[in-house]
Amino acid sequence: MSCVTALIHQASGIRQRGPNRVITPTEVSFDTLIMTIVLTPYWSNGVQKLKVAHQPPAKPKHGLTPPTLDDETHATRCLLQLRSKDKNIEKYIYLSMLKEQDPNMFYRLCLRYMSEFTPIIYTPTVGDACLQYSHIYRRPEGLFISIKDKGNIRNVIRNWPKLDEARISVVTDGSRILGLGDLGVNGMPISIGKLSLYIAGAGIRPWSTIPICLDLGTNNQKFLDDPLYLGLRRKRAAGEEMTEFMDEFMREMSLAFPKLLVQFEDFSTDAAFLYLSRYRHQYPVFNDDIQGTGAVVLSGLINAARLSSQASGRPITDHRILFFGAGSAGVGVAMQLMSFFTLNGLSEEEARRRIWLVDSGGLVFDKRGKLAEHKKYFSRNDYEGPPITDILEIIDYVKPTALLGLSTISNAFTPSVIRLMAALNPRPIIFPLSNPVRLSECSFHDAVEHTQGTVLFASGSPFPEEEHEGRKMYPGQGNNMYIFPGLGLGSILARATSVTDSMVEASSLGLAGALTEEEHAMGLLYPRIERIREISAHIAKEVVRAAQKAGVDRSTELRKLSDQELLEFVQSKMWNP
Ligand SMILES: O=C([O-])CC(=O)C(=O)O
Ligand SMILES: [Mg+2]
Repeated sequence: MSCVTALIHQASGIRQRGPNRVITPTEVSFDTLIMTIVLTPYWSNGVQKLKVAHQPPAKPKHGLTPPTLDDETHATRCLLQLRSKDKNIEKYIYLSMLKEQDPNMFYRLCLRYMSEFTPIIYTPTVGDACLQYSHIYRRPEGLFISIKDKGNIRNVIRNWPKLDEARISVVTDGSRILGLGDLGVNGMPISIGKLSLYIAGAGIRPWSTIPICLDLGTNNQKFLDDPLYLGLRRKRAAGEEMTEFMDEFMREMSLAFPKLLVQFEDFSTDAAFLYLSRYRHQYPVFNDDIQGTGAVVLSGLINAARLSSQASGRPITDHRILFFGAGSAGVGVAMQLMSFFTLNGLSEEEARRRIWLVDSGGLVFDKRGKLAEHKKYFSRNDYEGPPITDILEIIDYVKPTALLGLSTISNAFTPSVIRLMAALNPRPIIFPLSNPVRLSECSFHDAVEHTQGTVLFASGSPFPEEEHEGRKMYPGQGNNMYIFPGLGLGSILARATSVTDSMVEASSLGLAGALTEEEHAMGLLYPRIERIREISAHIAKEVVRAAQKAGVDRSTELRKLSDQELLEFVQSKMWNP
């Protein structure tokens, strides 16, 4: 049993489903996919509904468009319209409308200007879009299932217009959106944003995606008091009530969409662990915050540790990793990082000893008292002293080579913290991973300045490049957006019955190995995001292979393909705008 599995205790009575019938991964030919779904909102009896057109949009008749409208110039026009807006939220709204009215143009621009678009359609602006969702709402997008639908979820799901096309759904309950807390039904834009990246980054067909927000109520009083709030005005369902709802939801999803992969997103920590362990051997499902973030950080750490060890002369297995933050993302990453050490020859126990957790009570250790279940595995039994809460004292005690922030405490890595890391290490690894930008534990600028440019840096949200003593320095973005598109695509193409730890690890190693010579020379920890399609194809190929090794693939005919053929197959399945 791997460490991830060991930590996530299996829900009792759930058996692993073996490979069963063989089905070609995508049964709809590429040509037929030229047809476009147009989600057209219309009003009837005061209720907004979705209408789906299956035909390609008719070419407008002569005279119905301006005389010299051509695609290329129009792309420039759209880009200029976007750039003319000074507020990011305005840009978000503009792009959301563009996506609805002209999806091809939206995705074409998205791919062409990836590093300009991702901070708008995704982190950090998507965080603002969530905060303001009930105010900026314009049109329905995605599927809403509320706790009031319990007992009737089947019928709600079956209202989704394209039942047979669905391949991937991002599902949130809005209980912990990025680092912003419980946003209730305002969490929908996070599901939408992730799926836009699936489409742009992995070429999943737009009409195969379902953004879902489960409205279980909210404990956000500000929202409950807001007359414009779009969700149920009740406190969040929890415990039994939530689990019954989730069981019904997952069962009905698998019945309605037999080829669908579910990505859980931004559930509060306990729920994230609970439902991942409950369903992961029964349905194809993964948790982006636990496994996706874990995989992306493992990948960045592999590349950072190599550079750090080159500078210090310390063996790779000597790294000491301190986690500041022990929620779902923190512990998820810690579990994934176990394989950093085990792949380098350490035993599970030795690997566990190289990781320290810090939560709101300070250093996590056995003698401190009662601990949340998910923290126990990493709790230290070799520390006997009084609780230590001061981060400088903790660093002084642990002497970490890598400091990872998943705390959502903005600027927790003060100049003194950064300087101490630099004093301990010739090339300190500092990853402030909290999202969005304003919750980051430190900025790239501070990290560069207070380490005299020696830092090996990755953050969850994007930061601008820095110059240090005439040298350009590039921040890594250790965001799960590098992982989930390829992990999802690979799982879908393999028609995996479940997403195994080995598939997640394969996605991580695939990403770590994707750096080009030029990117290595630039000192990058992650490939440039412009290469996302190439990276996703490579990751997907690795994930398919891992699924085959684990025996969870149903597209068994892919086993016969050589690596090159498999890569070409993956690429041939990508939708192009
Ligand atoms: O959405 C992102 O940018 C990364 C992520 O999953 C999170 O912070 O919850
Ligand atoms: Mg997330």
